[in-house]
Amino acid sequence: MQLEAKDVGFRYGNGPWLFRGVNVTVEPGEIVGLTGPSGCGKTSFCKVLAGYEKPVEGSITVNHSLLPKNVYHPVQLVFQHPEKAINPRWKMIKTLREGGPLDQELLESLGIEREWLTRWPNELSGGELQRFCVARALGKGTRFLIADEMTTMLDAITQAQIWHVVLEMAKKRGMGVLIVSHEAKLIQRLCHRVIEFHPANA
Ligand SMILES: Nc1ncnc2c1ncn2[C@@H]1O[C@H](COP(=O)(O)OP(=O)(O)OP(=O)(O)O)[C@@H](O)[C@H]1O
Repeated sequence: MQLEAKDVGFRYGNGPWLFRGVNVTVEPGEIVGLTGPSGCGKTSFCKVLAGYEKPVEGSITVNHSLLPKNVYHPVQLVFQHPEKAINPRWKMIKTLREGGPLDQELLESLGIEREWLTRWPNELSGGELQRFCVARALGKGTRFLIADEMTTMLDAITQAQIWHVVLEMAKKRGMGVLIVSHEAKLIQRLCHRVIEFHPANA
């Protein structure tokens, strides 16, 4: 099962092209880095990959098929800011269940405490919330994880804990991972290969 972006171009409405002709593949179990200057469209590309936005040109396929609608999306995205990715009116357990049945082992490995499940999002720190977003994204149906500056706001120990869990899962399940980060050292340490994202010349 391969994730493939083929000749993908994207712009918001009638605005300028952010990128065109982008070709990226991620194989099962592969860890790929994506870097590029600020504002060149990396986050927008991640949204296209994960189905939040439709490509204006080209296609995104998983296993050579277009991505399904109204089913669990096999490409899951974790953003930099967890508070933008969760419903403030839902208790944490409900947010977590969006990813499927709870996986106690996964919650423990991410350091999520039982007592946090019944809290509201505004009763948790940013780092605690991000652990929930990672846990939700690692539901059983996830085949590819897109990590967009996923651990940028976390301390070094929490970063290491989260990446350990993600990389173990990538190995165990054959989950492909795309890591978007400005941290060259992180990318070098974790990725099998790195793609430089160039601004559109359109
Ligand atoms: N919903 C939107 N509507 C219109 N323009 C947008 C929208 N979201 C982002 N943009 C614009 O698209 C451009 C690319 O933004 P994007 O967040 O994809 O870049 P990025 O490479 O991820 O940046 P950074 O590295 O700073 O996070 C920016 O100029 C931004 O202002």
